[in-house]
Amino acid sequence: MAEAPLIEIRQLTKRFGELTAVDSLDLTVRAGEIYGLLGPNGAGKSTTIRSLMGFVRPTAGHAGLLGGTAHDLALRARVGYVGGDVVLDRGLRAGELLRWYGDLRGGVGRARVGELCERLALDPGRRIGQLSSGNRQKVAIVQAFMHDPDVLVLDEPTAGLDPLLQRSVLQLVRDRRDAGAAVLFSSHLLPEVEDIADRVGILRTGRLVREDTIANLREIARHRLELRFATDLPPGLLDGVDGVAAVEVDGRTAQLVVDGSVAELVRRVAGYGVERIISHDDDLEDIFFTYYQAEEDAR
Ligand SMILES: Nc1ncnc2c1ncn2[C@@H]1O[C@H](COP(=O)(O)OP(=O)(O)OP(=O)(O)O)[C@@H](O)[C@H]1O
Repeated sequence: MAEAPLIEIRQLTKRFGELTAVDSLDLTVRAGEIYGLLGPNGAGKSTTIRSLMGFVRPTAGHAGLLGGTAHDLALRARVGYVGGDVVLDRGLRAGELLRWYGDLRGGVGRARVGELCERLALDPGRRIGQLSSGNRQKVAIVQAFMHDPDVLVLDEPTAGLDPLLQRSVLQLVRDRRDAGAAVLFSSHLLPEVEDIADRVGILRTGRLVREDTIANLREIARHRLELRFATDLPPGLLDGVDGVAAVEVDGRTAQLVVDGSVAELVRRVAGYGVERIISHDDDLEDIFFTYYQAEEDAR
């Protein structure tokens, strides 16, 4: 029997005047799961996350966590959040601010904060106002992870971080997931989501247009073949070939999308002097772009 999800969004709708930013969205994240939320600019990712955190009041539906909502302070204390809107007091030293956050959370050990600062190469002695944006982002990350939260809500947490730090943050996220936390993670960086997420959802104009495990998405990746022939192909040679979903012929070159066995294809082209076969399987990036592109086309 599956446990109740730690993040549960049901029929969430958020309208800003005429604009529907989130449209009847259903989304759940279980304990020990990282859910990657993807989508083009303006798709509704931040609005979804801000609704979950209680910063935005839903027009309809429910955005809940840990069996309640973020308005319940006892539950909120078990949540870690990184968003683009974290406001940090510029006059404080990073370490002072982090101690203050730790106290708010009922006391977080200095050793834990020190360990996180070390993992992210953050100097707690520096004043917030003197920190680069990447270093301020590190402060936001330390405060989100310091109390070992059961739920992590991360809105583009690696924005502005170099690749080495990005890797450190992803490892922190994995560590929490492995300890049983539910993680909702939005990002523009497809390889990072592919690397870290157990499941992904692609939002477009406030709706979930695709949701699946990374493993399944890889499975449906299309197989592409390019065949180059010695001479121009006779018209119609590659029409209606079993196992071939799409064909484009340009002179001596044929581009094919294969969705089954290539046996008939091989029989058809035998005797036509195939000089080269180039095989390329779509990766997740290609799949995501299919969905992103549809959004662009709709504009
Ligand atoms: N407070 C607000 N008032 C009016 N419109 C808003 C408000 N917040 C968001 N929107 C609109 O809602 C839509 C969704 O925005 P949202 O920030 O959730 O998208 P996003 O997927 O996070 O985009 P990005 O990747 O660019 O951060 C956009 O059209 C945005 O302009």
